[in-house]
Amino acid sequence: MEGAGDDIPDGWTAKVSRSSGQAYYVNRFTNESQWEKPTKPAQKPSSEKVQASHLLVKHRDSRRPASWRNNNITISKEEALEQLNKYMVQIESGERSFADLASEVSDCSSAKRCGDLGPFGRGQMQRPFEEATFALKVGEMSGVVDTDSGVHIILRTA
Ligand SMILES: O=C(N[C@H](Cc1nc2ccccc2[nH]1)C(=O)O)c1cc2ccccc2s1
Repeated sequence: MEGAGDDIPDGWTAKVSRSSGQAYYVNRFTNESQWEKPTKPAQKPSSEKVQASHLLVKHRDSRRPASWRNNNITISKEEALEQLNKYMVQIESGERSFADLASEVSDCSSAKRCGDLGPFGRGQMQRPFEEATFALKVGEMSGVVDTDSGVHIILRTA
């Protein structure tokens, strides 16, 4: 008779719930538990780090519609996108540098560091921002990236 502990993939521990008597499984790397019997080995979270700078334009639906440059942001998301597209053209044409423009207009406090966020790993930044950054090559600039904070362009720097 197959029990909870029989042939479970590497990296998982089988336990039995004291309250329900049901078997459950704990990922030894993340300590996350699940009811479903795992079918593949638990993955060690990647420790890969990236570094990026970004230029953020907040709008009235942003999670915190305020910033160092504007204590009450009321522009619509459409207006924010128009501004961001204008900035992208200025950077891509060479008219402005990313660092210079982010310092001047980004609604993130990282504007004080030319938009630099420092190194970060997976699980630290809002998911759309993380996925976009990890998908960039070093030196590459993203298109528009949408998060709860507003709309961003990202420059991967390491
Ligand atoms: O979350 C921050 N700032 C928020 C805006 C914001 N939201 C973000 C979402 C993803 C990545 C960067 C983001 N910056 C704010 O100022 O309202 C951070 C500021 C700084 C400054 C230096 C280094 C990291 C960070 S992360």
